[in-house]
Amino acid sequence: MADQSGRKHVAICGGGLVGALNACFMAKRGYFVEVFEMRPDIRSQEIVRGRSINLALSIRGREALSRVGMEDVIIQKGIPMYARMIHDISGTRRPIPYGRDKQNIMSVDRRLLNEVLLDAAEEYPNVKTYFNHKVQSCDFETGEIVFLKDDKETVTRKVDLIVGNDGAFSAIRRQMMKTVRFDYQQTYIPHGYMELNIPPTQNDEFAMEINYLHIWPRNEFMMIALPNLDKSFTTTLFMPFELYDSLKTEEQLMQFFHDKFPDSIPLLGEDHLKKTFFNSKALPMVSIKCHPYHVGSKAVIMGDAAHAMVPFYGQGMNCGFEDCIVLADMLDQYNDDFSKALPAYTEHRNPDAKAMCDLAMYNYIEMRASVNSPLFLLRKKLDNLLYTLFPRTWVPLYTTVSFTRTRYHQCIANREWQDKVLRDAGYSAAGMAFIGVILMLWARLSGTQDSSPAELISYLWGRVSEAINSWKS
Ligand SMILES: Cc1cc2nc3c(=O)[nH]c(=O)nc-3n(C[C@H](O)[C@H](O)[C@H](O)COP(=O)(O)OP(=O)(O)OC[C@H]3O[C@@H](n4cnc5c(N)ncnc54)[C@H](O)[C@@H]3O)c2cc1C
Ligand SMILES: COc1ccc2c(c1)CN(c1nc(C(=O)N(C)c3cc(Cl)c(F)cc3C(=O)O)c(Cl)s1)C2
Repeated sequence: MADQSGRKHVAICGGGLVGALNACFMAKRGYFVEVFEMRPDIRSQEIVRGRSINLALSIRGREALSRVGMEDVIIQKGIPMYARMIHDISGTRRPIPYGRDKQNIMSVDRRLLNEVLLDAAEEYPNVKTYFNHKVQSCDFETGEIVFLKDDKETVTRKVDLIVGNDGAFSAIRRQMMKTVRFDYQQTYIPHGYMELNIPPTQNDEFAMEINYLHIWPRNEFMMIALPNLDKSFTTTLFMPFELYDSLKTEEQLMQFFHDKFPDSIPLLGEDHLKKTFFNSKALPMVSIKCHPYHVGSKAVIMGDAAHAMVPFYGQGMNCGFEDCIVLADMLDQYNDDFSKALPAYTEHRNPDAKAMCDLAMYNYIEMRASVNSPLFLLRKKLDNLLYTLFPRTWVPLYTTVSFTRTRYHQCIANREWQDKVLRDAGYSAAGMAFIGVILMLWARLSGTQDSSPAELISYLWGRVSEAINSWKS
């Protein structure tokens, strides 16, 4: 509960990316913040070379980092990606820029990001962090939480606000499900992901073009690679679990990569590919949507705990970071009155987070179905042409999602408007074509086919006027 000085006491459950950033947001408000993380302190863990995992940080996440003065320090530790580099099956590479004037997304190391944010949180005198503390139970009436330590001892706290930043399998969300009328939906997709690594070359250079998000799109499966500061690329393979299972021998694996990702073999290295593939398990990807995000004035969930999404937009962390901005804005608006700010947070954020989960799932389906199809590429080209012609009116979907802070549900509304315009344009183009065909046929029949279009139209207008006058008389 509020301590002697009347400061609000907040427990942040989960010291991952969102929990660590949220601790900075809450500390800046003057709360007494305690962060409880079930795992050991990652800063004391040994760094295993070639095992780095990276993430795409875009404007939404950067704005949240900026609000707590952490954007610059993180950006310095990242690599800008100005374009996608599409690797086709023949090994040909084709860049597709993210936008004009050097628009980019940042490749940042997940562990480094988490460590820097934990360090930043601990800089605040009103923040304390605890590791090896796992949420065991909590009571949303009293604000009581029980943590189990790795020595099997329990620690209890009674706080003003319980914040669930404990990820996709959140214990705080689980307790919410038992407490209030809680809508919950989770979907596992049939694809799994496996992380591989493209090391630097023999003379310690990047093995591929540096400032690109490398993609090997193969419809049913794909690979994606983001650069690291150590000149390696963290490469993620996305495939159906049954396809992983079907590759039982090294020969089968190598044949598959020869057929589908031939140019990646010398980059990954045959031994690394075999060793990693047969010593790792493909991991599942889940999409979770739920409502509400709060209970009374005592608890709120954010980040993957509230809206885990498939990674096919690179927005999960960016969305969770943006959650911190939205909650802070609500606390500002309601002068830190949790009984008002929390319901307002759910009302504002829930439609946007659900929209982002849907967009990511939609992109997963689209990437599988059509990334190489002419229609898909035509739409991309049309989008970019119209964006060039009408930059304030026609903003492509991925641009609104990854390069603006347009509310996610509004991104979908914009896209639906664009689809309607193109559909209507398609119809009217078809209509115009139909009229043109009729005109040409009429011209041929009336012997005027060798006149100019202008003469043809004035001739036909004359016939139409006669027809209207005779109809009137
Ligand atoms: C393959 C892949 C690629 C991705 N790429 C991107 C990308 O490019 N860009 C992007 O924005 N997002 C990306 N994401 C999504 C991103 O990783 C997540 O959205 C982000 O990590 C969510 O952060 P979080 O803090 O909410 O949850 P987590 O990062 O899962 O952190 C939750 C923390 O809570 C702790 N915890 C769990 N249970 C308890 C408990 N009971 N008690 C105490 N602590 C607990 C965990 O140990 C963990 O430290 C990707 C995800 C995947 C799977
Ligand atoms: C670490 O693991 C991962 C896994 C997946 C992603 C990322 C990191 C980062 N991701 C980004 N996606 C976009 C995007 O808007 N779209 C539509 C794309 C979606 C897909 Cl699936 C793709 F392959 C390219 C683009 C693209 O446009 O480049 C960004 Cl912008 S960044 C996806």
